[in-house]
Amino acid sequence: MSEPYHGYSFPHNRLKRRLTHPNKTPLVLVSCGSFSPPTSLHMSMFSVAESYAERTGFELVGSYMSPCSDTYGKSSLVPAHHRINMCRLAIEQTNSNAMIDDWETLRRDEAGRPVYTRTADVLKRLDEQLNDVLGGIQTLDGTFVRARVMLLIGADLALTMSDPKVWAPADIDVLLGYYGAFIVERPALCATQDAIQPLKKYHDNIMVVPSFQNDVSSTKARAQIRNGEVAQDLPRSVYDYIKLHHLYQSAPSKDRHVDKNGKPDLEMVSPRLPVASHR
Ligand SMILES: Nc1ncnc2c1ncn2[C@@H]1O[C@H](COP(=O)(O)OP(=O)(O)OP(=O)(O)O)[C@@H](O)[C@H]1O
Ligand SMILES: NC(=O)c1ccc[n+]([C@@H]2O[C@H](COP(=O)(O)O)[C@@H](O)[C@H]2O)c1
Repeated sequence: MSEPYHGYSFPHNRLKRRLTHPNKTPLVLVSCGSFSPPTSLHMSMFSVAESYAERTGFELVGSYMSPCSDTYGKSSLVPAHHRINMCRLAIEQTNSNAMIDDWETLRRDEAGRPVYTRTADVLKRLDEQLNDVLGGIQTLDGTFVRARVMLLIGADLALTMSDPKVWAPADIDVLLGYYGAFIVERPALCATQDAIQPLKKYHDNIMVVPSFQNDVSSTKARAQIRNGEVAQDLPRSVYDYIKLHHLYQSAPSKDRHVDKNGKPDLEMVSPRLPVASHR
């Protein structure tokens, strides 16, 4: 899983290589998503999770956005280079410390075709890069420890994790049993309890981050753009980029998702259709 790609290097420019507080566990948060487009809520998820994490014995040393490959099969995905450019603008506009890892979008099979990467493999590779290649994080006494890598997701995505058609149970063991997740509430899409109750065996590795009532989503932003409205929930520079490149002008066709093994699956229900009233 560590194939090199021309021009790619693992981003770590904003990784805090040394802890500033004694007795804290270094934490790296990884947000995997479509980011089509990135909204202001995608960005504020990092800050709400950080405030929460720092009250619970962690020190956030790095935040990553990992946009999924174009092969994920959601018809709402604009090409990865646009999604990456928009993530970059969103980071600049919101003064975020997040880094973009575009490895998922660059991976290719032997024939040079883009491939989908399951989220468990994204976390395993980030863990390897941070802790084995870079050597971890230095503590105040000068020793190096492994950073704790955890997933940052919304409750709506957590709700899909108990569906074995969408997530292989073995991957959930890796993601929630080994790594763990910060789950940000998303009351407009689902009740937090419905999302976490089926995952209760991973309780010790799940942090539920309270959020405020909001109906911010990429779906809503795309609909506003299509209707010629101003999408208030996007960073201004992202909105301007969308206008400049005439993105999201037409209605998406039916989604063609990948299954739990990363293979296109025409039969699979979109993970969040049952709970998303606004799409
Ligand atoms: N408003 C929000 N509150 C909490 N989590 C969110 C919010 N918006 C996005 N997320 C989370 O961010 C991650 C990436 O989401 P994604 O890029 O698919 O955005 P989305 O708004 O859910 O997209 P779409 O509307 O296109 O399905 C997911 O874990 C999702 O749950
Ligand atoms: N089996 C899996 O690894 C799996 C299943 C569903 C979604 N995901 C990931 O979750 C993220 C968000 O997906 P949605 O845009 O469908 O909410 C994406 O990065 C996607 O790759 C992974």
